Amino acid sequence: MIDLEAHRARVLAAAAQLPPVELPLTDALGLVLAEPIATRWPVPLFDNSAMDGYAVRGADATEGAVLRVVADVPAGSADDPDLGPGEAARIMTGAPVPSAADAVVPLEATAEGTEVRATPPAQITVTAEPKPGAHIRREGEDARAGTEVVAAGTRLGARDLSSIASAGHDRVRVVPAARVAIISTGSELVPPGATPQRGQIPESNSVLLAGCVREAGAEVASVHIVPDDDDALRAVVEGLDVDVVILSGGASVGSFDVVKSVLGELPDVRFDKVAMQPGKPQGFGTLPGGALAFCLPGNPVSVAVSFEMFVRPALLQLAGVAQIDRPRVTRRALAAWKTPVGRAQVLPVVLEGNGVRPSARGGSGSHLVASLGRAEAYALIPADVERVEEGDDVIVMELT
Ligand SMILES: Nc1nc2c(c(=O)[nH]1)N[C@H]1C(S)=C(S)[C@@H](COP(=O)(O)OP(=O)(O)OC[C@H]3O[C@@H](n4cnc5c(N)ncnc54)[C@H](O)[C@@H]3O)O[C@H]1N2
Ligand code: MOO
Repeated sequence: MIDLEAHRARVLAAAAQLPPVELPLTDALGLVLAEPIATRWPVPLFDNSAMDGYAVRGADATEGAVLRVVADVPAGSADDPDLGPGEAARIMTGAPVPSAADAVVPLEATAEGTEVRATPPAQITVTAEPKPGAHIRREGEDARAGTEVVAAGTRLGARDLSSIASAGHDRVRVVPAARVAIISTGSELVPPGATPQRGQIPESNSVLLAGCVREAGAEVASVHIVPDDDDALRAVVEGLDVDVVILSGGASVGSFDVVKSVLGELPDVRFDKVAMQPGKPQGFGTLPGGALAFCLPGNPVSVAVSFEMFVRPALLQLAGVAQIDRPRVTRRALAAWKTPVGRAQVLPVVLEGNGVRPSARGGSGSHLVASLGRAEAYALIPADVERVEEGDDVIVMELT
């Protein structure tokens, strides 16, 4: 038996970040930026109006002043009309402020008000004097030209993409998402909607894994359901062109454990007993083409837990994400439960206030798939603990 941390360390040592690629900005959501982005120009690009109103020379725009409207500057206009004493230009939000103006009087601060007009009035009466610079958004006040707006290593969210677009870039260098193949093995498996005959069960691991892979930001390249037949599995594995393969089932010591028999032949794949529950039988290694192969035990809760402890951190590391672990917090156990001696337990739990309780009534069985959907977190119980008592503090990894 090896311990959970040793297996995890072996996995992470093999999961090197994928080489960066250049992608259109619109395809980069959720990916990690490989090089910093600097703005090509100041943001805002030019002094512009924050309000629909009138650009004025502040000295003229005292309360009650009547100003002649000599120009009209909508957003997108390249005009820079000259303003003489007593003159104003109608201006819309986002339009460049004329060089001669030093304040904007909003429509609401004129006697003419907010009535919609196709053309500006000939003159306006100012009802509230603007402060110097009022309602002018200054060139470069958010970022000067050349300033870094998004740092390398950032996992790009929608707001980052908008900063990059405004900085004048439509392509970015990012670490691509890992492409993942999912293989479920087992002659007992039938499609989820089919009515199982005696001995058969609905296939759920590929559904679970595809969801977990996508939730981790990686790409599901293909899904294969393979019977317990060495040649069939070998043919599927040899036909893959992906970064990661996740297999489930057939990893133990049974007579039909195809994954162990087919991948166990490979020089760089190793099968271990890991001191954890669930998830004891684990295979991991590199396929001849370079893809990482995870051979997870078939029980659905074992698959979920193994994904969380080994596959997810590896997928995040491949994708260049710095923070590969979920936050861990201490919570109170609201019930007692047994834990296996000498194996770290990863128990699906539900959250209740500041406490947790096992999500399955049956406790920690790796086959308790119906209640897996209720789990909101995993309680991580060290190998030397034999029993969790009600009221004990436990370390919890929240899944949301
Ligand atoms: N003699 C021993 N038997 C077992 C040991 C052991 O140490 N000695 N370990 C047990 C543990 S722990 C686990 S975990 C399982 C792992 O077995 P396998 O990886 O070989 O998985 P299977 O036998 O193929 O399946 C186990 C279980 O899960 C169901 N299953 C499999 N695939 C799916 C799927 N895609 N969707 C839904 N359910 C699936 C399968 O029907 C079995 O019930 O071995 C123990 N045995
Ligand atoms: O390790 Mo198995 O996953 O206990 O059920």
